[in-house]
Amino acid sequence: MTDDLAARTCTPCKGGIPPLSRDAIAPYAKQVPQWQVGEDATRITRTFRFRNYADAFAFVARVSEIAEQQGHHPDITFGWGYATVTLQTHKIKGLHENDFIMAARIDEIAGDAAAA
Ligand SMILES: C[C@H](O)[C@H](O)[C@H]1CNC2=NC(N)=NC(=O)C2=N1
Repeated sequence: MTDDLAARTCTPCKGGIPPLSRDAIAPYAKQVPQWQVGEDATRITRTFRFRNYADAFAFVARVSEIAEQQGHHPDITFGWGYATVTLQTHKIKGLHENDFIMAARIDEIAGDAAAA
């Protein structure tokens, strides 16, 4: 089941399992359509736009809180007016359901941030 990802909770990922295949990724990716699946299907990325640096920073802080709650941590690059969030499960060097749960949760708090 890939429904209602934002209501789900990340499960601990200990590694030792294969990353999601391209076929397995498809139904998850459909639910977070503003995220781009990387060419090698090992990560998803979305850029959010903001009015200024402070708003971008505040967004990064909120994402960090969710990451700590969920125990799953995105890589984030931010600057004036933007934050680019990349999700990958480092332990398996690829995508796990946790990455899509985080993406859906981040989308929920994005507010009026626009996709790039
Ligand atoms: C013990 C703890 O669950 C892990 O070390 C977590 C923490 N956050 C993580 N975040 C991401 N993105 N990938 C991981 O493999 C990962 N591992």
